Amino acid sequence: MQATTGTQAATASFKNLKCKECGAEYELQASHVCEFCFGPLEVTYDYSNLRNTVTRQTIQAGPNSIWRYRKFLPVASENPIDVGTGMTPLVRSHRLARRLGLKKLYIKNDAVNMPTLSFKDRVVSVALTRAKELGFSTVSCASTGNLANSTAAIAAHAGLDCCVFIPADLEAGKILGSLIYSPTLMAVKGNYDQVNRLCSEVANTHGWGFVNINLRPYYSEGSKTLGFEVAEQLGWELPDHIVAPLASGSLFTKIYKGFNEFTEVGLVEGKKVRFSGAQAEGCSPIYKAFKEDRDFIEPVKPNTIAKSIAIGNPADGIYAVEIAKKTGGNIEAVNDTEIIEGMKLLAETEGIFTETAGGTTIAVLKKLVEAGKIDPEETTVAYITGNGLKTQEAVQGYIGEPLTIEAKLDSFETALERSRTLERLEWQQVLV
Ligand SMILES: Cc1ncc(COP(=O)(O)O)c(C=O)c1O
Ligand SMILES: N[C@@H](CCOP(=O)(O)O)C(=O)O
Repeated sequence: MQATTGTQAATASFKNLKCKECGAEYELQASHVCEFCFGPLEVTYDYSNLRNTVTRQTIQAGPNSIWRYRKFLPVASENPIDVGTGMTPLVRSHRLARRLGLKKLYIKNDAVNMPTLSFKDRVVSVALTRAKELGFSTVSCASTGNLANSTAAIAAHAGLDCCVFIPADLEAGKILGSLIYSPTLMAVKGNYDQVNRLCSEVANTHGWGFVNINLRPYYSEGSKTLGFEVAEQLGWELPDHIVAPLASGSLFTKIYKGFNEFTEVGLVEGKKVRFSGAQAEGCSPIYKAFKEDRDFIEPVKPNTIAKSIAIGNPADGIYAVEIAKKTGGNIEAVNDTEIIEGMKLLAETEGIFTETAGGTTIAVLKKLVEAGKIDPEETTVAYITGNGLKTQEAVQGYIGEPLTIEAKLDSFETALERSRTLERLEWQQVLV
């Protein structure tokens, strides 16, 4: 069941929905496309109200979750759904930074986000809070895995009915990571873009709240918190350069919006942050538009191990291209082998096990540094958006085997000596 507009608390600062293309304005309803030009709708805010009511101190006195930034988010409720999402570690990297030749590298680690170990917990916490305000009792999504996990988990917590759609060939960890919460899970024989098209039809025939379709303007705002947190964790300063993965491009554009909003209301000093994006070669329509200096995206058919970011027809792709260009950033793509090496590199140097999307980010970071496109002096933040335990298939066969031994000391000593000899031989091969 759905009401058309939500109530708005006196303290809320969000105003209306506005078309990003033609500027037409709409009420705060469940809708994502402009009736006049089919452009995407975005939430607007009263920044003068925010400037007068939000300070660094009021934020710091708030909860240790994304909801410390509630006034910058499109929810009216003073008691939003809070499952501890956000305020993930911003890790100062030393070993990876040294390997890459960077002086000030940070890892924003959403591989440990709550409750389902990806940045999607942010957007879903916002979307489901808004879904309740708008009167929906059933929530849904089209997903490449992580979004389904978050929607199923947070819907369970909030007592909402849930039906999620994924491509049938996803990793086992992503499928199990939804099923455990007992949603209706539709595994569609097709790729994400086909799943998304089906969901748009279902959204028209069922009165459900699809977090990334009719609730998309609210949902996508949750990613701004990845910008807010980095600014706060850097001591209320913006970084010089960020590198983030791109699928639909929404995450990238909302980190940008987050930095701009903090600047607009005076919480940080404004500066130009360079935005660089990472794609898998097997699904790189945004990278291609950037390289070919096009103002349109040519959809592709995905074929990559980085399934979470395998979106062939990205809704916000062209806005991501614009941001990379106007900030002096870049968009790069890496192949599946480089993605696996990126996952291993982050694990071996920083102790962070990321999924394939994070492997893509690290591999692109490395490529950009090697090409001289990231200055070693820049304060750089790499966004790690998901957890490696969900995409174990990607690294199987690339990370060695355990040494199986008898429960006897001499068995241990023999195995240890053999492994050290093997290590020496491998090093000799590297040196030849
Ligand atoms: C782990 C992970 N990282 C990054 C992304 C990319 O986000 P967006 O579609 O907003 O570009 C996704 C999903 O799309 C994801 O699941
Ligand atoms: N990658 C997402 C699916 C697409 O979400 P969107 O925000 O790009 O519409 C997932 O994790 O399922």
